[in-house]
Amino acid sequence: MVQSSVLGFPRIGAQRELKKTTEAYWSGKVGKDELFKVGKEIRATNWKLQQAAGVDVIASNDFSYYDQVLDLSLLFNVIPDRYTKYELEPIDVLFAMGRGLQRKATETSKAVDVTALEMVKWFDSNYHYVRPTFSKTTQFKLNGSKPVDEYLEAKELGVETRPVVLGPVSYLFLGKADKDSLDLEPITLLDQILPVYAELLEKLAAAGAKSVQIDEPVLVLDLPQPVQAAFKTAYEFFAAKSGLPEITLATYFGTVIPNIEAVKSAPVAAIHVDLVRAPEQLEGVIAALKPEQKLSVGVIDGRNIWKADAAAASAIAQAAISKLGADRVVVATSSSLLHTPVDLNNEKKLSAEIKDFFSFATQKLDEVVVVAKNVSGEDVSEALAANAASVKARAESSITNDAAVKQRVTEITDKLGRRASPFVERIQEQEKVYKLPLFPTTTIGSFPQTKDIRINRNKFAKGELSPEAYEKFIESEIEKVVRFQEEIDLDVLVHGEPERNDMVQYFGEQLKGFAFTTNGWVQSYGSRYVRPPIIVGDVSRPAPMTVKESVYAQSITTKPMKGMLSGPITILRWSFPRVDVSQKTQALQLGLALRDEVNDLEAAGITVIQVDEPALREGLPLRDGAERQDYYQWAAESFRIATAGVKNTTQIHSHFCYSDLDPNHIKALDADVVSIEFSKKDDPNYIREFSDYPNHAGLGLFDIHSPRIPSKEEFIQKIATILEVYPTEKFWVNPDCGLKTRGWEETKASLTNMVAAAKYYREKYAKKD
Ligand code: MET
Ligand SMILES: [Zn+2]
Repeated sequence: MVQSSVLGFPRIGAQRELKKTTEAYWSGKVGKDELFKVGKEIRATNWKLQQAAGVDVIASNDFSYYDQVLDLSLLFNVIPDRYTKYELEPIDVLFAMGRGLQRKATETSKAVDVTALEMVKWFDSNYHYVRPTFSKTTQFKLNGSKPVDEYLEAKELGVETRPVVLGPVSYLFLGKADKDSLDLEPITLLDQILPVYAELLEKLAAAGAKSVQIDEPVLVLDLPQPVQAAFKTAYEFFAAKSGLPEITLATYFGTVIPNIEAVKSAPVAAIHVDLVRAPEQLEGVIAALKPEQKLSVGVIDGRNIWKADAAAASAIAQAAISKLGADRVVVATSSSLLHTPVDLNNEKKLSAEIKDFFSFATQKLDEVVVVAKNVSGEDVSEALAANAASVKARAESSITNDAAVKQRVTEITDKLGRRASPFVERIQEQEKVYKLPLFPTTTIGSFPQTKDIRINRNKFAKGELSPEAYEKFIESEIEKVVRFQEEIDLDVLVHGEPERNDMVQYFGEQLKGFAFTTNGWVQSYGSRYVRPPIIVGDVSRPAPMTVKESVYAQSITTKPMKGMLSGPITILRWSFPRVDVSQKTQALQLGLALRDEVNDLEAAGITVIQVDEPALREGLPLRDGAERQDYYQWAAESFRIATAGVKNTTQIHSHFCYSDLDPNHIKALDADVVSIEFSKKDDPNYIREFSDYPNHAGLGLFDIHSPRIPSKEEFIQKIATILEVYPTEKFWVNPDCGLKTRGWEETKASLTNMVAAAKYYREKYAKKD
């Protein structure tokens, strides 16, 4: 009997229970007990669901109140000193590291003021993890028992689980050195961290766990030699201990072949590979297995929502079985299902035709089980026939094809993606038009999405508010934001994006070729979830999407108003893309659709236009090579197609955040001004890299994920650090990212202080000349 296995299940709850309760906890509306109770309920529901679906290997410790990597930092005591001095409860240390904490003193507790750790993209996904931050004083020790507790919790419910934990090599490699220890290479901490991992594994074994899933996703990256060598050290260390649970070494999101020696050197019971993303690795991985090792074949996509082709998935599993035998093969999801929405059955508005294309996490459980049964020789013919019919219907559907869009893509020329003049000329013309001061100030686009905004948007969606009344409401919100920005004297204004539920969904809903869900939430970071639209067909823009709001905003101020758009790569990456045409084709179609919008904005008098590309870096293929070069080319081309149709005096901005971006990733976009999340990077080398960036740039000066308010002096200090290496004439002043998740109070205070700091420098440099 071939076993079925699920590497992890979404932890947000079918009705976003986790978000509701964590946010209530943060705002003091509910206590720890309630938070823990909801967490426990979600875990129980998920385990039971998988058990009922007949999944053989079910993960535990895939749950997290914020982020699973952060959980590990707390568990291993990788907690920078600044978080420990307040005597906070562990859960509050966790949240403080994840999102910062600023709290006034009360009778029973001291004042707290601490920034969050850096948050970065998890591989090429839109999930973000909190980066482990090591210093020379880091003392690894077991600081809790979450994986053990959750294993026992499941057991008590009658569910035997396989605890999952991020492996030591990945954990170290994905971390970084703290400011005080910049010459520290995290991987050199391996010998110190291994005994603590072993202790955890021993405790899991003592609790009864027969096997564990240790994730080493960095095996799909280009690894420096010491990191490759670390696998042998780490897994031999575990193998030398007796009585530990069996280890399944899991990789995902790519091929392990370039690191196959590292895989081979690990004496583990089983290897898991992602055969959705990299089916070509199967043969090489099989050849590398030792006779007693099992192979977990990831054939059900953990990253996308298309119904699996059960016959094709079975064929892959069958290929493995024919070489290894049925008892050495496990049929699995390609990765954790964290990246997919919870349950398609919650979708009431999708047409039956479209709904039949999809499979969310809950449905994927059945897919894994059906494939495992199929290759075990069980009769699942009914399920297979239904699946084959769905797959065929999708391939033949008229929803996917639009001849006019296809034609337009073939007509793309080089010229279409080139602005009339080079940047050096454009910027001179722009300076004459906008006459901005030194250290111009701006924001990234969104302002607080208040409860009021959400209520009104929902009412409008339900038809309880007329379009006219809703438009009035949005205009009043825009006016509020504009007046506020004028009041604090920002230079380039935004309208605040109150009409947008999400920066990608909003566009997806207005573009042709998209389907969208009502409950298809996926965790992006912490309590922030997104509802990715689904690209189901050729993409075009039937009508202007943002012109009305921008024009209104510009009409009530004399300051420049930025038009705000999400870029082609970001829309592509933060949607579930099609799998029947290339991502390049989808990006070019989006570029053309956005070009229509950019040109319409310009024609309507909006001449500063920001096209956000926060997902640009995340789309970069994980390994160096031809595919990556190709991506640079088409990603930049689709952005330029969107933005190059404007006059020299129209200033194109772009924005990037929460990724390991370097200027080389964005030069070819040729935006006039870029803003980049920076406040937690704290790395002078990073600033240095940006000093050579030819166009203008603002390195983000404060963390928008944290309610904490930096003082004017803090801003002055931050700017001073940047100015040590960064030239004044290219310097923009802005936050890390949009302010939609913040409250008004902290937004006002932070921006006021930021503008004050910009003015301080304006004066300082004005006096100099
Ligand atoms: C994740 S990037 C966000 C950019 C967008 N314009 C905003 O301010 O919300
Ligand atoms: Zn951003």
